[in-house]
Amino acid sequence: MIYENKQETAAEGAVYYLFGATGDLARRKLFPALFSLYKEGKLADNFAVVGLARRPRTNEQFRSDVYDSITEFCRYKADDTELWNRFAEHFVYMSLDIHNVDGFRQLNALSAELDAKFGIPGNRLFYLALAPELFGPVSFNMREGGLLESAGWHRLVIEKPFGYDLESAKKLNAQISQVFKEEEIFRIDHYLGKEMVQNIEVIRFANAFFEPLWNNRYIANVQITLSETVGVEERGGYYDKSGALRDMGQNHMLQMLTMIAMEPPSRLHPEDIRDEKVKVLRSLRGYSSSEEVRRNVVRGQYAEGTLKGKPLVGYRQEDSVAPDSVTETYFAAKVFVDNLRWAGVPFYIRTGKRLPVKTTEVVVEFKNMSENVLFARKHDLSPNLLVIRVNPMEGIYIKINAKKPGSDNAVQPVAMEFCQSCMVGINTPEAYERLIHDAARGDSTYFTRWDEVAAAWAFVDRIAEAWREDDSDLSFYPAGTWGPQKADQLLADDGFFWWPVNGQEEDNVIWVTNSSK
Ligand SMILES: NC(=O)C1=CN([C@@H]2O[C@H](COP(=O)(O)OP(=O)(O)OC[C@H]3O[C@@H](n4cnc5c(N)ncnc54)[C@H](OP(=O)(O)O)[C@@H]3O)[C@@H](O)[C@H]2O)C=CC1
Ligand SMILES: O=C1O[C@H](COP(=O)(O)O)[C@@H](O)[C@H](O)[C@H]1O
Repeated sequence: MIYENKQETAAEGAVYYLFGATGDLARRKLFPALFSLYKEGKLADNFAVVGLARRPRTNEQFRSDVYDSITEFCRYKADDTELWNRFAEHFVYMSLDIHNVDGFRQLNALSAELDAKFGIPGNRLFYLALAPELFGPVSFNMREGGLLESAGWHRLVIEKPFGYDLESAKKLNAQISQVFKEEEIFRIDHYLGKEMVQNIEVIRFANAFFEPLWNNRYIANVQITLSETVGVEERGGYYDKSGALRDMGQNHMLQMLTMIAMEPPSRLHPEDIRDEKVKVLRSLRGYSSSEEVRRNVVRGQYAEGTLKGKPLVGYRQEDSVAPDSVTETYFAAKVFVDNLRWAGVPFYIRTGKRLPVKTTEVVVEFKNMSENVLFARKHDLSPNLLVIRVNPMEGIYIKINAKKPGSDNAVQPVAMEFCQSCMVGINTPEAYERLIHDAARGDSTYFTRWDEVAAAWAFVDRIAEAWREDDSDLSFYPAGTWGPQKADQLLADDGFFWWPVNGQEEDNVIWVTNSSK
């Protein structure tokens, strides 16, 4: 959704402080995003990037790291030497331990030099690609070091996870709120930067086809799948304490659910949109007992298996994972949004690592027309579907029923497809490009506000609490399969099934069925 009256303009000149500049996120996502923005003219020429981490680096070494990252991960290549040199000139590195306040004073002095050199009006964007326990200390030291005294605006961009539960998130928020105002805090959920997630609002609110049907009268269920083929890889230290529920559920999955379920905002303004999203999060029906959690939420952990012929170890055999870990690498849940629009409509959400395909999809399954005397009783009608493909394929398709050519009146399901990522000339911006650009323009639409984060934790905490009491419901699924069978049962109990997602084996695709209620 485009913020009302907002132009796709270049961001105002600013110093970008990249804390964690030697880390994985900076290398894989942030440097490439900055280069793409620069190449597309979305960064004004008066900017500077200061890379910050403890490791020593010269400016030259740092620029060389940035170059390597762009070569490996950016959708544009840095093969135009003149452009690259102009871009690289804006990058400097300073070795800094975030606990050392004197280092921040030196950083402040460096910032004044950069302002003068590049004509930057004192604007400061602090990007914390750091472990969350450092967010509080780094914010205090920015203030102590004088970095917030410059003439322009000051914005803090922070990465997920925002806390471990509601209590820790509140503490974290209290710390950063002593230094920054809510409107200066940009909490990243990179799924909100994905083109097709942003497209959900347009598809819903700009089409006469959908909005009138977008309620419990016509929709049977909604399915949200975020499946990954990757395992935990080298992130075991973090992931083993987090698990799928906190890593993907509390943030990306619930954020996508809010985009599907929210009421139309009164204006396309960040606060109006976020007001509607938080209402959805507050309407999530909390599970009232541990028993109810077990009935509605399935968790699993991948065991040894094979994916595309490649043998894979189980989660417990991964480096930096406890050999008796009960951390879930998969979860599926049945969720209800208790409001007038959605009463009685189940939202099934699932995510997992080491599943057969990498895909993010939303399937909206419409109710069958029970009063349809012409076709429903004579033919095995398939429900209409609207499928929003988020990644890696981007697009939408609609499944409708049509006459089978050559038959008397036989009905068959057919798909109408719009594949955005197949269109020649479309080079979709990466989520991080969009989000850095938005933060630099002060647009917080696609960042999570504190009340959203808190409401999401409140919902997730109930599940985590039940899981802590007893882990006997943890199932093990072979790597390369679709997770625990109990997740299928979750839908089967309601007369539904998971619709095959993009890339799933053709053999499994069930097109003509009437197993839905
Ligand atoms: N990697 C990813 O794909 C994603 C990461 N995130 C989040 O982003 C954040 C960063 O993740 P990631 O890049 O993977 O982590 P890494 O462990 O790869 O990087 C951490 C960075 O922090 C720096 N650092 C650590 N301690 C200090 C300190 N005391 N003072 C200054 N710098 C310090 C390290 O540099 P040095 O050792 O040189 O000091 C390093 O640059 C985390 O919150 C993570 O959850 C979120 C989504 C995806
Ligand atoms: O935030 C995270 O997201 C990635 C998946 O992101 P995607 O854009 O590749 O779909 C996930 O692998 C990671 O565990 C999680 O921290």
